[in-house]
Amino acid sequence: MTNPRQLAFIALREVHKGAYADVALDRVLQKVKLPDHDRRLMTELVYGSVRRQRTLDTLIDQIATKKAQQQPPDLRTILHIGFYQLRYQQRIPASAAVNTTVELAKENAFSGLTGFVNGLLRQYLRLAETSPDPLKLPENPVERLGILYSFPDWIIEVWLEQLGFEETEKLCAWMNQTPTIDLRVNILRSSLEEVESAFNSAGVLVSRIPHLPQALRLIGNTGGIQNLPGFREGWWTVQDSSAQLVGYLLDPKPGDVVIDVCAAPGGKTTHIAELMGDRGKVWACDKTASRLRKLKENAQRLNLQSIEICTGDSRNLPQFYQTADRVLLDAPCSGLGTMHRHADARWRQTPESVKELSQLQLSLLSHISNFVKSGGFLVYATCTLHPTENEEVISRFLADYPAWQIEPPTKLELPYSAYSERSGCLKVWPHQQDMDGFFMVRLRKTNNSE
Ligand SMILES: C[S@@+](CC[C@H](N)C(=O)[O-])C[C@H]1O[C@@H](n2cnc3c(N)ncnc32)[C@H](O)[C@@H]1O
Repeated sequence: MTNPRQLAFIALREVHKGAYADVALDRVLQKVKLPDHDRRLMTELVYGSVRRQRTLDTLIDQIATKKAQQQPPDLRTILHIGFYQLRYQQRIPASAAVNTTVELAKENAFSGLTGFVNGLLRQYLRLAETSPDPLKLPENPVERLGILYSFPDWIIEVWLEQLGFEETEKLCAWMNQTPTIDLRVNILRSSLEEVESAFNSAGVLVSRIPHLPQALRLIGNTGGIQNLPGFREGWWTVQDSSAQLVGYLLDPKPGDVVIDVCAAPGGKTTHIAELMGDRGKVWACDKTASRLRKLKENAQRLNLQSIEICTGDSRNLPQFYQTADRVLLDAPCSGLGTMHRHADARWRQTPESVKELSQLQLSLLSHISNFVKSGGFLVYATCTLHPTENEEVISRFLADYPAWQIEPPTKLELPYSAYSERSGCLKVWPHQQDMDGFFMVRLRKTNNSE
């Protein structure tokens, strides 16, 4: 079977039963051979319907007599696919969106409800002719943004508190975009110019990123990453620009001993080894063996020799006490800064999961701070934009461990001026910097501490 809408329906059905959107999508795609444009349409329908779930449910609530949650689950999924195309896929003619959705209903045991499906979608189109938006929005700013941009209220509240209405709206819109792909050039194997020129010759467009000396952003549809020039030769690796900032903030030197305590799949470990000229030792520790296998593959492809792997809970590594010049804790987090990359992340996290994560983060930080020698540095980073996992973890740590202090980036470290906060922490807001959301802070252990 090769109908991309039916395949999207099959994948979405799995997502609604609890599967991760990317896993469900891959599982279906592996079983079929689709032309590129059908594969793109299917991907768009799956990720789009998951991302826009709250908006699509609200449309069903407002137009049908029965609420979305009361519809049979498969019918709700079919309506999501139909409304998603009508509302967000302007290049698909409305008649095609309606007819194919009616077909989906027919093919999936809802032959008796094709009139209902047709009527609902056509009612949306009729409303769209007479009002700028058929979706009715409440006045309350939290629900208004939550319904319009399809986020749970609690995420909107966290952002409104930090940013106010206008900026939060920009951030919401940014998070609903298709993500871009950035590369980090391996300066030990190639150069920015060499990679740019190889890409130009292959007709692949890239742009540079201000202040980031190793970064290139892919422009447009480039096809499979592994087929791009220089991949096999280890000239570059995929890493978002904001994640590249973390390596510079850690600022490792050739010959250093560095411990990356949550290292897999190795985006930052390999950057650290590159910045050290592959001289010294980078310990890559992680509790997830399968992710560490990816790290090993990456390090081999990039031809880096200074990385050594260590599997297990990083809170239980007494052999590392007082041994490191620098330690990186790129902590497990709720990922609120990278929700554009994970369509279902906004529905998976909750205020409770954020609280649990913050306890794990503080516990990791307290343990691994022992790895740093006197006078050494530690960088704490997350890809979330929740103060409970960022500023609050740091202030609780500093209150418990007076030997530590924040070491703000120096004036010479140019890229940071744009992101630096008065506290010395760095926060990348995606809608302002056009890169993943990130939090990072450098901490120094003073010489007189034990
Ligand atoms: C944000 S990811 C790290 C990404 C990685 N630094 C990179 O740049 O590619 C967080 C990692 O923490 C690991 N992790 C979670 N709890 C851990 C623990 N107690 N000890 C070691 N690793 C842990 C997870 O397996 C996951 O790979």
